Amino acid sequence: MTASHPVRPDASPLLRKERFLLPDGILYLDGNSLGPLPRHVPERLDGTVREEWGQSLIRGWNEHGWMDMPRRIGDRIARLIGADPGTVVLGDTLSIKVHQALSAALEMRPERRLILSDSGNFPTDLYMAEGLIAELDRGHALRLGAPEDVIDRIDDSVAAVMLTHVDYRTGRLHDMEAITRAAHAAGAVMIWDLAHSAGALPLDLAGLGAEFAVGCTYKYLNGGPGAPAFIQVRPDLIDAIRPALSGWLGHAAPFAFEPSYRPGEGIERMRVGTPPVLQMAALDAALDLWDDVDMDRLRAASIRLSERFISEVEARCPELDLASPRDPEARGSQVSFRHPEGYAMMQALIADGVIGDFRAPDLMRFGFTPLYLSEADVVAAVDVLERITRTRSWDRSEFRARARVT
Ligand SMILES: Cc1ncc(COP(=O)(O)O)c(C=O)c1O
Ligand SMILES: Nc1c(O)cccc1C(=O)C[C@H](N)C(=O)O
Repeated sequence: MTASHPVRPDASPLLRKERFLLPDGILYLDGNSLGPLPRHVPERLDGTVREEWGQSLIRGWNEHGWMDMPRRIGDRIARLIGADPGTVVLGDTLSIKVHQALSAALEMRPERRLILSDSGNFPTDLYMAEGLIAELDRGHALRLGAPEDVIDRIDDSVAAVMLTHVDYRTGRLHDMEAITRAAHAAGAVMIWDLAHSAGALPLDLAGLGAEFAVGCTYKYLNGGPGAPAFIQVRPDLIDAIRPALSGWLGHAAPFAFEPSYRPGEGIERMRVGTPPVLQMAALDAALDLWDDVDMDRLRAASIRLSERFISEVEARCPELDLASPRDPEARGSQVSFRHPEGYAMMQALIADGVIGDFRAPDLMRFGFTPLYLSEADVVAAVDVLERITRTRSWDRSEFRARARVT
């Protein structure tokens, strides 16, 4: 697409749009929710299906290293989140990984009863906490603060602080270092959900010292719908924690088929059951795109894109209000604008080939992903947004009808 407003030439070595299979005529600003398909993934997946599964059958577990995928791919993710090798394992959904981290955290602080989170956290994290509290039935409680003052609510009654680093609605960033320090000073365990951070900005989990981090791989990392989640555990704790979800593949000797559980050595103990080999294969292939990505440069490019987006939208669509922090250092890799008719506007945008998404009650959300979005794309997306808002083409019953789930 061509943009109507001047743009710098896209010389970014990070930009590799040709390596994605993006539909023609689409500007994709929703890679913060579901990353697009890397071009080489279908062929790799086809090989896994036809050659590995088709030909090797059950032998595939040994011949193709299927059983090691959760740990091996975990090491690839570790590099991207600044964690040590051997501290990350893949599997299950992020909701399950939240449960694992939280249950281990509560067991580490048996004398305390409070889980602290914030009211902007993604619902599943809060629901999983509620479910665990009910399951334990030992008088735990979930305390929610406003995102801005969660740090002031940390005290020595808190067992675990559980937060999502980048707010899924506004993109607001928590100060990871300050909050982790405060949690530790109060004797609490720190859990970070990196759903909107992994592949979006540089992280230094090894330096941070938080006990647990969890995240998903279907957003910025392009692992595909339903791609497995990850959990990272601080190295000194890995062999000390007790996995509450004590599945056989987290056992010390799964193929000894012992009648009683013994936790595996190392991060393997955070595995639960059979790895989803096809999803793992898709993710493994997708991660090839990340091998040479410098996360600091990625962050700089993401800020350039999102700053350009904000200044274009504010100049050309004055009826939209910025709902994300204005300071780029206080934002993740997404930007939200507020409008009472944001839902209909987003449907009109999507109908015109610009895909973002909507979060109730009034947020239009856009993700910035420098591997396949250029500054020209961002300006072209605003061209469409400007036309839609100027002509009020969104003001139609088909766009107002709330039929979509994402
Ligand atoms: C912060 C956060 N946690 C968890 C999830 C979802 O977890 P799951 O992969 O289990 O659906 C999402 C998004 O879906 C999210 O944004
Ligand atoms: N995980 C999702 C899904 O299975 C279907 C639709 C959307 C999602 C999402 O990832 C939502 C996302 N976490 C959000 O930030 O809103």
